[in-house]
Amino acid sequence: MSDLHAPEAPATHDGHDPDFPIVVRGLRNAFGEHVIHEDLSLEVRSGEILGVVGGSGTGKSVLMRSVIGLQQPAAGEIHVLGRDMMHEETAEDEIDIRSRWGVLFQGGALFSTLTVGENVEVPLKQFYPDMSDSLRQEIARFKVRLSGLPEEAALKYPSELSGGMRKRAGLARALALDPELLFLDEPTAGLDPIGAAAFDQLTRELKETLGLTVFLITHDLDTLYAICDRVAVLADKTVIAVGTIPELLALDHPWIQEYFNGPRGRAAQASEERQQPRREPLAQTAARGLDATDARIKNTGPQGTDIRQSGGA
Ligand SMILES: Nc1ncnc2c1ncn2[C@@H]1O[C@H](COP(=O)(O)OP(=O)(O)OP(=O)(O)O)[C@@H](O)[C@H]1O
Repeated sequence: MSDLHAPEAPATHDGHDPDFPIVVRGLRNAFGEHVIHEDLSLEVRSGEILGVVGGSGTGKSVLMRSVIGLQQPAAGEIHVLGRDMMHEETAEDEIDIRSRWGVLFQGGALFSTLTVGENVEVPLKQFYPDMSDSLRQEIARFKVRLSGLPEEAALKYPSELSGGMRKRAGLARALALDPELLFLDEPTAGLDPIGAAAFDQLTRELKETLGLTVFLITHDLDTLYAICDRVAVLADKTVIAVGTIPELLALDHPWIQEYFNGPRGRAAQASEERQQPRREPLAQTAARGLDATDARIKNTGPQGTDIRQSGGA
């Protein structure tokens, strides 16, 4: 195993660079004396699925909440789609930026007293109050189908759906406004392996067909192997490394090694390799992914592969 102690590379891209729709720099979050993040930096590339992993309580959800403005950080910079989230200007700007992302919270967070279709209509009503009822209902039905649910599911209440269907309903609502960014907080938690794999596949397909950039918090190693272009690892209050799984495996960090090279990590890798068409070795897949990404960001800076490992390694 090589020990890639790449120089610490804090986010280097301008918060207005369209190739990096999410740029976080020097983030600090604390609840009283309890410091969650200290000097955390992260960049998300346009069009990628970035998996965010870390032990329980390392602050993955708090990071996501900070990026989407639900958590006020103590310090740092957050740029989303070119907007400075820490110093948002007007209410109009805030509405505009919030309409450009969709969020699937843990558990789906659907309104239990509304049908699935009505749940999907909520953001449409909020952001487009003048839209006609019929158009809104039509869009909602379309998003329900897009999320892999039968159209009649739009008339059901969340309590009438299985866990997997509820996740899809939450996804339909997250897609209501045709977002550019999709935030998913543990989308496969609680699903059986077949349901989880189907949800992964759906995420990948939606990302490709809709051109989404996906920020995906997960504990699910199968998800990481199956659909994530890169993975960011949270530990020691910061992002200690970002890269493809083979790149992370090359890092000599105990948590990373235990996580990816432990029995569950090896099983997930073996499973993914079995399912790869023509049994393409994972390293080759990763290399292709990097080539593609490098091509896209070639002119944006010297840091093509963005593999890094910082303090605590
Ligand atoms: N509103 C809050 N008030 C106080 N502490 C909070 C609040 N929200 C989160 N925390 C604390 O911040 C820490 C990080 O929480 P967070 O939910 O981000 O962890 P996580 O990495 O997503 O964990 P898990 O993988 O278990 O979901 C935890 O110790 C949590 O108790």
